[in-house]
Amino acid sequence: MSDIVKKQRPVNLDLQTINMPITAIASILHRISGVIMLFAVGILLWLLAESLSSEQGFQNAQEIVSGFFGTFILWGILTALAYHIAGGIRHLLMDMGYFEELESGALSAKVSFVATVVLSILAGIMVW
Ligand code: HEM
Repeated sequence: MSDIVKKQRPVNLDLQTINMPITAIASILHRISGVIMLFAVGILLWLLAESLSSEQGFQNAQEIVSGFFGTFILWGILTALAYHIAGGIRHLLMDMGYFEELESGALSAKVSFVATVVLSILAGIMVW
């Protein structure tokens, strides 16, 4: 088998020259949003535990989520959740055989981006 494979295959490791179609960007963002959510679960559970620990803990948690930094983090988590759900539904539809062609796949990626932008704006209105 190794005799058949050409040893002098061209290898391109220059990331800046590698073409990134919209479907690849959608896929990478889905993974990134999944990892963000993993950390988000930790942050939110810690906040919940803090708010339930005592009256003082509740006030601490309230202060954290009402400050600019806390609100920004909450908005970021909701945006990651929005994209992960939009991208996740797209993945599940692809698992059922839809949007598997180049053109429909690119279109569904664009739809998931637009849905995320809309949901992210709504999340911003909700938290601020
Ligand atoms: C706290 C909640 C969640 C966390 C922490 C989470 C995290 C992750 C992570 C880390 C991955 C792996 C990504 C990769 O390796 O490319 C993943 C994949 C996936 N998630 Fe989630 N997820 C959550 C909720 C959801 C929800 C609500 C949906 C429903 C739409 C969903 C749908 C999917 C799908 C379909 C995949 C597989 C994508 C693929 O085939 O590449 N996830 N998730």
